[in-house]
Parts: sequence; C-alpha cells; structure tokens
Amino acid sequence: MRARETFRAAVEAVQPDTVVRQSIERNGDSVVIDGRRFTLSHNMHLVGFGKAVLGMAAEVERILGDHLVRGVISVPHGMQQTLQQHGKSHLLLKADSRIKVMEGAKHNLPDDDSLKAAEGIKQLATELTEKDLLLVLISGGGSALLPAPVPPISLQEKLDVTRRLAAAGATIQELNKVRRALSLLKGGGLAHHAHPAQVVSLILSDVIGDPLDLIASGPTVTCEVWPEEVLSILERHKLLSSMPASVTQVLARQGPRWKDSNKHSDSPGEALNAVIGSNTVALTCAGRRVRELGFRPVVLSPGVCGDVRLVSRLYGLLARFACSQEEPSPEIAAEVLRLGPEVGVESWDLCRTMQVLGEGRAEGWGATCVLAGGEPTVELTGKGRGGRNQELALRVGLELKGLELPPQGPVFLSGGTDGQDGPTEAAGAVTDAGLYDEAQAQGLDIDGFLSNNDSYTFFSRLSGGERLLVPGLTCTNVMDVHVLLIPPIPIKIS
Ligand SMILES: Nc1ncnc2c1ncn2[C@@H]1O[C@H](COP(=O)(O)OP(=O)(O)OP(=O)(O)O)[C@@H](O)[C@H]1O
Ligand SMILES: O=C(O)[C@H](O)CO
Repeated sequence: MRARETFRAAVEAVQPDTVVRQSIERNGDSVVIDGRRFTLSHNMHLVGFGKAVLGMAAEVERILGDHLVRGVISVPHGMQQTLQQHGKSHLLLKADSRIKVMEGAKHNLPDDDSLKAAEGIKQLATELTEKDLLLVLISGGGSALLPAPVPPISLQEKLDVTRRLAAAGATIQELNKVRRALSLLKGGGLAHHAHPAQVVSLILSDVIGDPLDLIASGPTVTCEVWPEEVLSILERHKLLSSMPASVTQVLARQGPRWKDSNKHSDSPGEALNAVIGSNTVALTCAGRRVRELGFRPVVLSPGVCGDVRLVSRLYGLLARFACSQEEPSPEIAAEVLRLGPEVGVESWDLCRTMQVLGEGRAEGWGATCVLAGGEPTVELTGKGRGGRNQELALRVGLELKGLELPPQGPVFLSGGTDGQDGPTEAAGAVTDAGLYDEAQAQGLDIDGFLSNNDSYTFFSRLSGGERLLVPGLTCTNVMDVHVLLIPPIPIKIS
C-alpha cells in the first residue's frame, strides 16, 4: 500500500496542469517564466507536441485568458476522447478554445495526420512578428508528433529510417540525433521559423539527464548537426549502406537544414527553454510523501538505465546491505560500486545511499526508502506479454528471496509514470521477499515466465493479479519510478 501511495505521489507531482501552473506566474498584464518577465498584450501564441501537451495547453488557456490569441497542438490519436472517457475534463480545452487540436501519430509513429499538424505549427511560427510571444509546450512523444522531413526526404523514408534504427536497438539519444539531422523543425528548426518572435518552451522531460536538445529532438534548441556523427550512428547499426538517396543527399549538405524553408532570415532564433517536470521532480515529491508515511527517503538517482537484470541485482544488493542484521559485508558494498557504471548510477550516489541505509540500520532510525527513476532496458528474447517495469519487479522479487523479516521485509515497486508498461494494461508491479514461495505455491514457474518475457501474464495469474500496479491513464510521462521500502531492522547486539 505504501509503495503504491509513493508512486501515486510521484505521478501526481508531474501532472501536466500542475507543472504548468507552477511554472507560469501571472501578474496582470505580464507573466514570469523561469525568472524572466514577458509583457502580455494579446500577443501570445501557442504550439505544442507530445503525449502530455493537451493538459498543459488547457492550463495555459486558463492562466492567459484573452492574451492567448491562437494555437495549434499535435497530440496522440484519440487523446481527447480518452481523456473525456476517463473523467479528466480538466485536461481538455474550453469548448470555444482558440487552440486547434490535431490528433495523429497512431502507435507513436509519424503519419500523415502528424505531418499536417507539423505543417500547421510551422505555418503559425512563420507568421509571427517581433511583437509576438510563442509558447511552446513539449513532452515525450513529441518527435513523432512533429515530423517535417527536409526535402527531398519523404515522410515514409524518414519513418523507415527511424523504425529501422529503433528495431536495431538504437538509444533515444542516437535516434533523436538522426531525427534532428533529417528534420526542418527539430534541432532548433522551430525556433528559427518563429524568429523574430520571443520563444519560450515549457518542457516535460522523458529523457535521462533532461537534455534539452534531445527531448522531442529539441525543436527550440539550436544545435549544430554533425553529419559525421549521424553517419557513424547509421553505420554502427549497419544501416548506412541501405539509406535512401534522399537521406544521403541531405546529410552531404553543408550549413543549416532550414536553408530550404521560405523564411527570409538566417537567424537560428533564440528561445528560453525551461524543464518544468522531470523524473527528479517526481522523485522529490515522492520523497516528501514517503516521509509522511514514516520512512526516511533517499533519492539514489533519476538516471537508472542498463539491462534490467543488472538493475535488479543492484536493488537486491542494496536491500541485502540495508537488511543485514550484522555489519553489512564490505563485499556487498564493493559489488554495488562495481555495478554502478553499468546501470548509469554514479559511485557518489551509491555511497551516499549506502551511508543512509547504514545509518538507518546502526542508529535505529527505522524505516528507509530508496527512490530512483530512469529507463532500464529489456533484451527481448521471448514472445510473452510484459514490460520493463514488471520484469524488473519480478527479478527484484527473486533477488529479495530470503530477506523475509517480521512483520514485513523489504518491498519493491517499479512503475512507468505514463501508466503503461510495454504493451500491457499495467504500469508495473509490487514485489517482496515472499514472491518466490507465493509463485511456487500457485504452481507458477518464474524462470519460464522470465525467459519468455511474460511478466504481465505471470503477475496477472499470481494471486488474482493483486501485485500488478494499474493506475490507469496518468496523462504524464517522466519515465519510470522505482521504490524500495526498507523496514526497521532488528539489529543483533553481539
Ligand atoms: N514482453 C515484454 N517484456 C518486457 N519488456 C517489454 C516487453 N515488450 C516490450 N517491452 C519493452 O517495453 C518498452 C516499450 O514500452 P513502452 O511503450 O512503455 O516504452 P516507453 O519507452 O515507455 O515509451 P514512451 O517513451 O512512449 O512512454 C521497450 O523498452 C520494450 O523493450
Ligand atoms: O519524442 C521523443 O523524442 C521522445 O519521447 C524523447 O523525448
């Protein structure tokens, strides 16, 4: 219950309307965003793209009123109806809204609908003057919702390149560097088109480290495209020799990609880019909630990545370190530190976390909660149904075996903040040291489910699915959240 409540607090902290409300301060005819004041005189325009921007736009509309003169946002197919069905009308625009909502990018892939939306956004930006302010709302999924291939690349060709890169296991960093090089609006292209208007971007980050130039491929972050870097990414994934001629032609060009645009200015365009919601924000708020629940929180890292097997090993070791009734063995600490670089966690963060866990044990501070986030990966070898959060929780459950402590041992939760883990209805799962015995008693062979990447089926069958985490539509996405609750440890006095 407490792990679920902590996850709920993490998701609550990064709701699209909440993060916008916290980042725009309206004082009469001006607004302050990220410490900068902007004067309003019915000159505010809005564009947005991403899975969470409808709710962000609804809040902007409430805050700016009549000063918002028009807008175009590109959101996932079926978004408005889904929000309506889930009773989330506070995330929908007013009936007489000045913002046009365009839905597209079925299955998170660019399509003709999102291409039309991108054209609408480009058109709006191009028409702005120096008197105008352009507010840009950006969230995860933005890349697919803002496709504008550099001519002569066709949408289909660009889609093929990104699809093949993703299938070859390219990281989001690699993928978005390639997308930037092939797009008129990414990598600062949108800011260029909006010049000479003032441009302010409010960003809900879904990438580890919150890199402005990579979230939704950085449409308002001017950055140099290095064709050599893009070519080496394509080569690394063995795709270089099969690139369409149009792609090779565009990569061979010198100078900015927007040379072909009808904007009569070479200015890269300036923008204020503000990250208003992120995994860090979610973990900080989860920490506050967990304290109210009686735990001492320690945030390990918002950048956990790497293979779920290694990540589960790390959490298993940390739990063992914290729960040991005698002095924890230095070998555990050494193994934790060895794993760090493979799962994206700095030694300093591991040492700090182990220190808090050690203090919790030795000084009898009672319960501790390790909070972390990020986006581990699963190497898919089977054909089952699951997701990285459910697979991680399952593996951590196995790692915790033997750590049963009365009345309750450590508890682990892993959940996707978007409410969806892989192609399943669940966001993740909650496990503890009793998982193995529970599965055995119900005739469920954990290894079999794991080797078939069938974690969702496993958790659905186990105890009537009660370990699944099913928050429903969360309307946000700041990657995954991991919660490791450590109970007070009865220390042996020697
Ligand atoms: N059967 C499975 N078991 C474990 N993981 C899976 C399974 N099927 C898919 N996945 C993983 O789920 C991920 C895709 O799911 P999801 O759509 O939740 O990803 P995402 O990166 O969170 O997407 P977004 O950024 O759009 O939220 C991939 O990392 C993929 O490896
Ligand atoms: O849209 C994208 O590019 C991804 O969600 C990362 O931001």
